[in-house]
Amino acid sequence: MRGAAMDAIGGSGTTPGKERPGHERPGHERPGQIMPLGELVRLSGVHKVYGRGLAGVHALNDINMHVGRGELVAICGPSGHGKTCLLNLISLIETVSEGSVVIDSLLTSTLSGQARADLRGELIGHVFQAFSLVPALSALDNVLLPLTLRGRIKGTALAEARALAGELLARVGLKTQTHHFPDRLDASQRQRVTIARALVAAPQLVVADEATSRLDNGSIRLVMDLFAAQQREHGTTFVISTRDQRQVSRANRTLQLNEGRLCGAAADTARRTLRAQG
Ligand SMILES: Nc1ncnc2c1ncn2[C@@H]1O[C@H](COP(=O)(O)OP(=O)(O)OP(=O)(O)O)[C@@H](O)[C@H]1O
Repeated sequence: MRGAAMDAIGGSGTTPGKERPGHERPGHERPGQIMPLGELVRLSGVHKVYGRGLAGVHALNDINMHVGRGELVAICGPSGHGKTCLLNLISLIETVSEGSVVIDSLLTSTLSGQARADLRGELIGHVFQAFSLVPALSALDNVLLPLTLRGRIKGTALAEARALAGELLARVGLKTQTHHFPDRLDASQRQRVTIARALVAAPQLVVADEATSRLDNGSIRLVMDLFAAQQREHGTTFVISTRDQRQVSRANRTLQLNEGRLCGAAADTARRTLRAQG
């Protein structure tokens, strides 16, 4: 079960009792890697190639961007142009072919696979395109996974965690479905469970890949209101991919991906900002 549960949340479970990478922070010691105050994510000269040689797919080319703490940045672009790939690099599920990804002042390419997974568990909530719920768990227990995978929680802590999970489900419109199993939920409801699950551990960064693609207007509004409340109340940072103009209109910033490149005014602004920040 633990393996399936870890897969469901992107292998982001942490090892109970093991010191978290945040205590070591090897990136802090690297000259030039300290971020300007207020910046959580920085990608510099990032390329991603799948496969090799002539058969290689150049999914991302020379990506330079940053995301400020508490910002909601929307990544837009046609299907197959690299949005999922970019989000998977930011959430440390995949690694770059070239360039660097710095999260919370850590140069992530210097980290071991386990340290990257630990950092992901500590900092990042991910909403995947595929809903990846554990079939044997209720909606509430699926939402609780990021907390229960960190180790056994009992007593008051468990009661508080269950109350929080129930509140998040209610805020995405699933108050009466908390004890339903995934096979009793429709696509929209399953997608909203994954959104609640990404938020339950109060991550600093939420990466959401087409998180509202199955939702009607009312549910999209609920989710975007919840994201805005998390930004306001917890300073949560969001990087989302979307083709939905209602979501784009609520983003602090929009970046356009075309054929694996950030393009147009959005990319120029990102490059200028990065240059100005040195
Ligand atoms: N694991 C992989 N192996 C080989 N090619 C891949 C892999 N993952 C993605 N690609 C390729 O990388 C490119 C970018 O894919 P990606 O899924 O990031 O696009 P996308 O903009 O998210 O598309 P969609 O909106 O349809 O999800 C595509 O050409 C895709 O076929």
